[in-house]
Amino acid sequence: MDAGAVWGGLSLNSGVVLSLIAVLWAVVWQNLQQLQLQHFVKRHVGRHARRFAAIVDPYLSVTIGEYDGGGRMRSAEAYKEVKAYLADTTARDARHLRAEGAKDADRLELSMVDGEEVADVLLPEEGGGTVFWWAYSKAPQQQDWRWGGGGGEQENRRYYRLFFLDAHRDAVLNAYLPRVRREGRDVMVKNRRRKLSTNISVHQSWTHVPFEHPKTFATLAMDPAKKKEIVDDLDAFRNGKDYYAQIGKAWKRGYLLHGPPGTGKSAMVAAMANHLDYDVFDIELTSVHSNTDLRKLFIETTSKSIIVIEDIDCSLDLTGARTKKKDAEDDNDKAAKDGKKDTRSKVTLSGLLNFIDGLWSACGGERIIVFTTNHLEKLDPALIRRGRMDKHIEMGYCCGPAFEFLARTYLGVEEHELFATVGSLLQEVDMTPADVAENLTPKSASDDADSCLRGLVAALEKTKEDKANGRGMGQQHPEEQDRVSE
Ligand SMILES: Nc1ncnc2c1ncn2[C@@H]1O[C@H](COP(=O)(O)OP(=O)(O)OP(=O)(O)O)[C@@H](O)[C@H]1O
Ligand SMILES: [Mg+2]
Repeated sequence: MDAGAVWGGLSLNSGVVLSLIAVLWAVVWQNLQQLQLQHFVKRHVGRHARRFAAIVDPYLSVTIGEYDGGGRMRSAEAYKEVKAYLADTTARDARHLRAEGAKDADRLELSMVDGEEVADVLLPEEGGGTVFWWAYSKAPQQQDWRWGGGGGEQENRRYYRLFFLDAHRDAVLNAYLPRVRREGRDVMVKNRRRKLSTNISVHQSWTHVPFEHPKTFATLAMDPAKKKEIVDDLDAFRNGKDYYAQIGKAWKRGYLLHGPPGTGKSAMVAAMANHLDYDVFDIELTSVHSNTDLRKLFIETTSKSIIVIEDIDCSLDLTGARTKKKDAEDDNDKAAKDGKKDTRSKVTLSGLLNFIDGLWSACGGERIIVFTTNHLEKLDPALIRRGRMDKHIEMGYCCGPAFEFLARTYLGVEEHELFATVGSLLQEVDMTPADVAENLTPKSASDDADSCLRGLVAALEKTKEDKANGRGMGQQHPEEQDRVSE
């Protein structure tokens, strides 16, 4: 190999190496520059930009949106608290107001409409006197292109935004906003109109009306000792937040009310709600299409509420969920053959068990779940075992003390010569408190305690006679008669 070829090869190789070094250097230099530049921008330009922005607009802001987190599952407590806190100021200062019905039938609950603003001040102990303001707005939700969110339906997000000066940052974040929440909660408690919600809506969500049932424990006839036990149990539950946390149990309690029709199961639910001052969510299980929908409904329930499923044995094929599965499948096939859409609820026993004590059941806390049934024996033991349905309450036929209680409530009589007769008849025949109450209700202006009690004795004797003759129909709860005739 001649020297020229060697030198040629060398110079070619070193040329490649040199150009590689140059490229590498360029990349490193570029990155170094970028890093420094970013650093520089962060340290100097960013600060100046912020200062400039502060001169142009010296206000900082905190936004409190209507929904927690990213989803639309639960509305944020803070949002409701701010709304309640601002109600008075809004009524005084805002120009355009929105009004909703309030607890008191003659009053209205006021809030701002989109774009309105109201001013507020810090208390002296929070630094005092500075005026800053709250704005209410409704903004279309940002579309998140990263997650392919485009094309979806745009929904409006409502929020309150608080504007304040940087100098008050500490006071606002650490003293003012916590006070807003506290006072907001107090206003909410004061204005709370209890709700009776049900899931009749086609969208598998709740629709509600004001809860106005008059039944209380004071007007519920039952054995006084049993009544006291239930009231004490409810009070222990309501005050048991720390206890439930200590034993690591979700703050909820299940009650199973069982007994013949007309023995006061629904009345007991109303009395419980009135005693605890809770909302009622009445689930019509046959309208719930699937386990997922049941979970959605559950998540949308609020704390301090009683969730009721009435006549649980009729709502679902729970009892036979396992044994009658085959029959159900056959029915489905038949429906498919007939070209009919199967509209029955797809909620399963396991879905319901999950609803009661699955992971989701712990969200929110302070809930009572009540099942009512006329046929305890028909229910799957898994559904009603302690831990799920913690307290089983039997609602029975009317007994002597319950009758005397009803006589006091309905007729205002403490004692009467017929009390003993009624008492002994009630030991021989079964009559529901609903029927006793009906007999004790005056039907005309001429009816008094005497005539009502005589009517009751006559009704009891007729039931006794029917029983002796083997007819056994006796008095019947009118709703039950309807059910039978259906
Ligand atoms: N123990 C009771 N004390 C006072 N009133 C009662 C009692 N039990 C029933 N009633 C009255 O009787 C009527 C029917 O009672 P309720 O609807 O609570 O019965 P239920 O047990 O829920 O019946 P069902 O099983 O048919 O749903 C109501 O008007 C209720 O006020
Ligand atoms: Mg009922």
